[in-house]
Amino acid sequence: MNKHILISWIGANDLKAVENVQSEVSSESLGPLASTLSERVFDSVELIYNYPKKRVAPYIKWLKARCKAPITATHVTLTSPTNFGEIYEQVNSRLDELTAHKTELSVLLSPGTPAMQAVWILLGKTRYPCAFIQSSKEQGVQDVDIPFQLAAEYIPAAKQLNAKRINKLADTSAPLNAAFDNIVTKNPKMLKLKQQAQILAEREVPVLIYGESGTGKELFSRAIHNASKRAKKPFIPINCGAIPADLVDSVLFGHKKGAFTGATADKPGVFEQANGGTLFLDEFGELEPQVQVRLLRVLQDGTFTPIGGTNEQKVNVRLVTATHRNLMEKVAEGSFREDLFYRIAVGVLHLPPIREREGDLTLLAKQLLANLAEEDESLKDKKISPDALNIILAHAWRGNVRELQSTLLRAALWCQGDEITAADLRQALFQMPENGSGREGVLSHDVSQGIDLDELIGDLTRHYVPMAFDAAKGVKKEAARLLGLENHQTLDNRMTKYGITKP
Ligand SMILES: Nc1ncnc2c1ncn2[C@@H]1O[C@H](COP(=O)(O)OP(=O)(O)OP(=O)(O)O)[C@@H](O)[C@H]1O
Repeated sequence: MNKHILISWIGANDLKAVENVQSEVSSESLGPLASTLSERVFDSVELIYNYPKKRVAPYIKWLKARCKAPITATHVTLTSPTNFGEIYEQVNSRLDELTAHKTELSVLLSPGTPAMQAVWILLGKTRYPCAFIQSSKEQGVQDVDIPFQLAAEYIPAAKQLNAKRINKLADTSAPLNAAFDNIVTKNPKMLKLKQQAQILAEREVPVLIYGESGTGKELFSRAIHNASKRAKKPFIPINCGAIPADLVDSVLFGHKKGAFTGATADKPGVFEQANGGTLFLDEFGELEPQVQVRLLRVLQDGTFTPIGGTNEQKVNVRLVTATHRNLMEKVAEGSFREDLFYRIAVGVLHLPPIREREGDLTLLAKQLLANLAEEDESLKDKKISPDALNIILAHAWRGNVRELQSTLLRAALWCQGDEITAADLRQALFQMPENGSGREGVLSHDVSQGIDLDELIGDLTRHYVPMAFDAAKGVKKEAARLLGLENHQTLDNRMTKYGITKP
């Protein structure tokens, strides 16, 4: 049989009880501790106190005389009886010692400060499971039912490295791992995100990256992998939104030969391929609820069974997920599992769209052009003209870095000399109606999902104003006329409103 131990602080009401008895003021209350020991039997009693030893000694003597079980009382020093950190350390080390042997623990909550009670509940509901008792003059000695499971229900959420905590950690200006070098930025928000990503990389926690298309979610994910202990193991990226619904299980978990028509050989899934390394699941918010259940299982115990297989496989995979959707909203509307959300959203990074990265456009454009030149010798002398750069600065870049990259590539390919001119760039931009910069894009939005009319008008204005200036050879009055505007002041107003600088 396990030894049944009662553990408690000695509180002011306990000491008062014996002091009152001695001064014959009142013998009404024994205090919570003595009351509990007079009603319940324990194999031993462990007490902790922070009052002066001299004051507590008579109480312990009195208590020992009233109680058959052996009593151990340990004096601890606290700078204050409400100092959570010190209380936690003391209680944690006492409980650690006591639970080294097989024991059944009961904690008497009543003596001590609210901080002491909070620490009992925290530790007793998580690391050192125990029973709770309370004792009061009015209610007598009672078992306390604390009907929630801290460990199961709250710890996954508490484990989240919330933005504030990551921010605090990222305030240290630790040098960045070279893995982050190819994320080009000088924007303070992005620089901070690189620091945060490095902190997450060093820890083995799952990371969730939010961001619009082309904001660098995969780039960050790779950098996190390369800066982690798993760098030498595989990095497997997969776009969940692009997998046909009937193939999702097979892609994720693999299949055995003959599992379905067309399964002519065993095929490993991405979890198996990423074993030991990192799996990057892009567009994670697109997965159906039944797939979410199966994913939860892999995340909980690292096991899965390939389709058509009979044996469970175990893998060790670090998960990085990404989405452009608001998963919290999906959780609230019931289309994304809350338990899965808390599993994947431990370290969370929000990548801003390029329009919010002040100072980055020029830097990125030059870097992206240099990258293109590395891949294609013939582009190595291409430069961006100041006029073309102005167009870059004025454009909305809805497709973010990816759109900038492909526009530059087209402009570089079409440009005749070494300088990419404003006309080259405009032509390159004009080729992309589907991104919202052209007529079809502007007219093809799903208004039932909500649109930003002013933003769309801004896109059109940013698109046509530089062209009008070009056609008008830089004469503002003429440009205004070509645009059908009343006069050059109206054009000025529009340019200010939509952040267009004079080309
Ligand atoms: N800060 C950056 N510095 C340099 N290159 C970048 C940066 N951000 C993105 N890129 C480049 O832009 C392209 C798109 O980035 P990436 O694929 O990481 O975006 P994404 O958010 O994963 O997009 P999607 O969700 O559409 O897949 C890549 O070629 C990437 O290398």
